[in-house]
Amino acid sequence: MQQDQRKKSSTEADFFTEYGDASRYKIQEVIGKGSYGVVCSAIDVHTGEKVAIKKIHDIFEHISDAARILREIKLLRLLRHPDIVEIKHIMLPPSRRDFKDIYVVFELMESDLHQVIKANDDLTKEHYQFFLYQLLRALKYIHTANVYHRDLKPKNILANSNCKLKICDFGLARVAFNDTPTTIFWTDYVATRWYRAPELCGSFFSKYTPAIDIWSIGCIFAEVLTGKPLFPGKNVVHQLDLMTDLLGTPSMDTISRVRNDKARRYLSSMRKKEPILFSQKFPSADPLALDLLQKLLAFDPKDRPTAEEALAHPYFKGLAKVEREPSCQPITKMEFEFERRRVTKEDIRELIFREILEYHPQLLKDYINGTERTTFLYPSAVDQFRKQFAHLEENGGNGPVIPMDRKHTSLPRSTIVHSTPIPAKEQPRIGPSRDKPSDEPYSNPREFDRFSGNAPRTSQAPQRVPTARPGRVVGPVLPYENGATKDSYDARRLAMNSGYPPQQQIPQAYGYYQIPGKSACSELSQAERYTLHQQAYTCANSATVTDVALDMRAPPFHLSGGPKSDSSERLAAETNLYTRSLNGLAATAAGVAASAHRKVGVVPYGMSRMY
Ligand SMILES: Nc1ncnc2c1ncn2[C@@H]1O[C@H](COP(=O)(O)OP(=O)(O)OP(=O)(O)O)[C@@H](O)[C@H]1O
Repeated sequence: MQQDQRKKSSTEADFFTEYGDASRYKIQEVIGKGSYGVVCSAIDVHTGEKVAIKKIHDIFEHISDAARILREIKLLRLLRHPDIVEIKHIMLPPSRRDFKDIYVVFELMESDLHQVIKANDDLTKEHYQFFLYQLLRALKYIHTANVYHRDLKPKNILANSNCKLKICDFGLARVAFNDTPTTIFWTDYVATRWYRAPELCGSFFSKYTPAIDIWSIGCIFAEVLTGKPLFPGKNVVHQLDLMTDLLGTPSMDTISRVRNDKARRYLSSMRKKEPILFSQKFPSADPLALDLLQKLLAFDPKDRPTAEEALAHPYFKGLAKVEREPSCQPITKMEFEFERRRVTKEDIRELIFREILEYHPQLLKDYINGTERTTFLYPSAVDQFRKQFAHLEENGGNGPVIPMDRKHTSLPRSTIVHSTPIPAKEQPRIGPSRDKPSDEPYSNPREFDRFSGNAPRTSQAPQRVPTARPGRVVGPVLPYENGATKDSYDARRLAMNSGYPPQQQIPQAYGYYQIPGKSACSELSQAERYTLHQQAYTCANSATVTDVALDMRAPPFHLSGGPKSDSSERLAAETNLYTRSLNGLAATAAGVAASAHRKVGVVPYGMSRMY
């Protein structure tokens, strides 16, 4: 009896510890809005780390949204890599049975690649190389897990001013399994057109292959090189026109493999176009970069390299190291079993709840043992969060936050068309496509073009309002509790958020690099910056000096509190050396981008304690 009592109180203690959640995060300011919700920066008072908390509201309003959210949180739990954004925590909802919103805690990033590209016109060859390296390294990891992102674009790549990139937004991603048919009907596939591979232009029948992501990376890399989108098609016909303007008309052999009749006919009837030399299109780019770019942008998916092959390209000589480019264990079928059957809202709710419990180990144990309380209404941290977010949404910016429209898609059906032998490189997938359309910077991607004989199964989705307001600079970010929580990026943040327009904010020659004997924000000569870069680059490539270099250079790279392997940490640390080596070169402009990226005003100091 006494023992029972003890057991009960210890369970209760554990249980209420879970609600330490509420006071653990001090919310600071709204930093972004998407169609799924609002993102705020916050401080994790346990660790002192800055985090981004995304409120995803009304997740069960439409079952395809709920499935998308489940897919994303699952994938981000399973794909742990320094070049992929990390979920640190998910708040426990107040009730297992009727929760509607979830709060996901991410590592905080300063900006995204879209903003970085817009704000920087002086990126160097080292930046180009390092950006592409990180993207391919992430892709190698993702693809070896048998996951295809399917919506890679600059906005889905978060960036820090130290040049660190991290892929995010796995809402359209798919896991492929070897036992499944190769060809699927991409009815709901609506990834951003500009980055969409030619085999998906106009055709909803396509093999599900990693080459689709490789194409997107090629487009993104070209955009990094020139500052402009490579193929900004207004519709899929225009998209194909732009592609063929650069790459020339594909060979008859390639055209014959295009599945969509009308697209095939369009391509074969197109006037013959000669390819433009990449050295002409990108005159100042490194020839090796262009050689790789041309391969990434092969019209025929079978001619594109895998991420692993691309990493072995001579362009990365001196930077690439197989030990730093890990693969991932393929994701088990069990994890995505829900994609292969009809599920109800309640099924998805239970699966999301189960996923949330991964961040609450004691409750997960109880859940697995069947000892958790199913009907209990938790004293929830979420309630507090809801009020704080609501307050910020109303008062944090210029007027109330109007959530962007979600573009719901219909529920998936079994739309597998047929099965053919599967080449090793082209992993298939099973099951229906159940995507929610993704956005595109300036136009509605949800098109059923004149190639497609398919009527849309859903109504035309409302157009998403672009979120970014270039050049907008927000007020100063106030430190949490008189600086009690030391932000390792303080100096930068002050400079970035000085309240002046971006051009006046920090002259380009300022870097954030901390060098002995100089202030963090010291003005560096071109030569000094180059030297710094060279030093750190050497460090990054020399296993023997890694620790010394790390000791010398603050701030450290923050890794997950979650279950990351040693090798993953080492990988991050090594990468960090290199990213910091580029820091002084790009930080200013990336900082401007970060400021521009923050849309609304600042939360008054101590705000989070108002509730
Ligand atoms: N970890 C993070 N750190 C900093 N900013 C972030 C982070 N995650 C998201 N953001 C920013 O918040 C905004 C909205 O986030 P996100 O795009 O993930 O929301 P969403 O609702 O999924 O959007 P979408 O409508 O594009 O699907 C974006 O501008 C993004 O850059």
